[in-house]
Amino acid sequence: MGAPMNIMIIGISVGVAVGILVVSCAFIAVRMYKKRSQVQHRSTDLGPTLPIRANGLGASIDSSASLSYSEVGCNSHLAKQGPYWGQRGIQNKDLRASGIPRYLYKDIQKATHNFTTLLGQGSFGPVYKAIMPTSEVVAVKVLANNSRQGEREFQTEVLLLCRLHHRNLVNLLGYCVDKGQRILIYEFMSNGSLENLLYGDGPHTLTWKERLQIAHDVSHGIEYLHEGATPSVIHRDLKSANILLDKAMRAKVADFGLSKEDIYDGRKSGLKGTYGYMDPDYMSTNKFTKKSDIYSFGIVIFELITAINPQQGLMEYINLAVIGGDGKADWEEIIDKKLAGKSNPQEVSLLADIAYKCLDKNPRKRPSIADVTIAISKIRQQSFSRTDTMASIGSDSSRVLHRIEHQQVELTNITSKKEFQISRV
Ligand SMILES: Nc1ncnc2c1ncn2[C@@H]1O[C@H](COP(=O)(O)OP(=O)(O)OP(=O)(O)O)[C@@H](O)[C@H]1O
Repeated sequence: MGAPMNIMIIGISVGVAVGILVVSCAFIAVRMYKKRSQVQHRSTDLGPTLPIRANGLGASIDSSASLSYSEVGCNSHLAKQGPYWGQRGIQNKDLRASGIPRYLYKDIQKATHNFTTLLGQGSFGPVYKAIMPTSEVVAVKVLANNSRQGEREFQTEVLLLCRLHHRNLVNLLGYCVDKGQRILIYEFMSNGSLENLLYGDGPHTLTWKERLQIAHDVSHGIEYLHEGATPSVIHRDLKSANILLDKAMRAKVADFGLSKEDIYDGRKSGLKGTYGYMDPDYMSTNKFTKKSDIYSFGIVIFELITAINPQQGLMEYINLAVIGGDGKADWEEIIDKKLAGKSNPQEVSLLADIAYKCLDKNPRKRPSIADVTIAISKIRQQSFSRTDTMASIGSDSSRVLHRIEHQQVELTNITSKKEFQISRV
């Protein structure tokens, strides 16, 4: 009798304990839920908390500037704030939300020594070097006032760039809409464009390793545009002039997000892009896809290998190398003379094979940018580790030589000591 009674008492106690536990858990959960919804409610009252990118340039930011959502809106939730739009406080929030500082015209004027530091002239207008009050050097692109599509391009670019950030893209640091001018402020790329490095008369000859690194960097930049950004971005004008190099010779893709005039071969065509880089499939169908960018990238890789300008018969040379080879393309035939004897033929051949796949007439047969990146990474890794091995072999052998030299010196010392002792005896 005692034992069943005990079991019953234990059962009841356990039941009560479990009940209390369940009720307490439910109570705590309800309280937490209430608290959380209160916090959420409060934070919506205060407006969304948004990351604010530091200005860093030191020039005055035009905080009173009014940007309507239709002008610059990088966060979709801003659209929901429609009724508040146009109020002064919200405009500041929007500026912060876009993350891009806005500058006054007088700041840019001062930083460019009254626009006297011209770097070059693009189809959108002149580009100047500017030194901001913090001593930071930047590039300032002033959109031409007579540019028919200037306003639209400006809006497109600011809108796009404020959400695109990658180490292999030329990042936008700020902008200016003031005194009837539209200006974009970019990070400064001190080694200029790949086009200039390949075809200009500067003293620097790109080494094979630098070219591999550039192909690798550009591939990463495009991969971010095609597969990292949401929604994805098609560049539409990839070319060596739009690949810029920083002081460490690292490459970044520039001029993405721009809508260009429909000029082809000097004539108006309804096509966007640059002669020599344009996907033939796009030219016949008028349909631009990511694979059209892949085609242009294939051309850029061949420029790196051959230093032949696509506007001066590069494609003919490529075809000759394909026909000339015995079943396999003879890329050595068209390699840049400056690389002769200074590059690994196997690596050149592997890179050219990838580039050639990018030029396939059928866009569906072209690789995706992710595949291109993987393939280039493998060649680069192989090339860089080979150099490391050579360097370590070099340093090992110099260490051995040094040790031999040291031992010889020791031996000479011992011998001369012995000779001295013998002569004394
Ligand atoms: N961020 C930058 N840093 C340094 N130089 C730059 C920068 N952006 C552009 N440049 C230089 O300014 C010049 C004009 O550049 P821009 O991008 O306007 O035109 P482009 O690419 O040469 O031609 P297009 O507009 O027809 O594509 C080029 O010589 C380029 O090297």
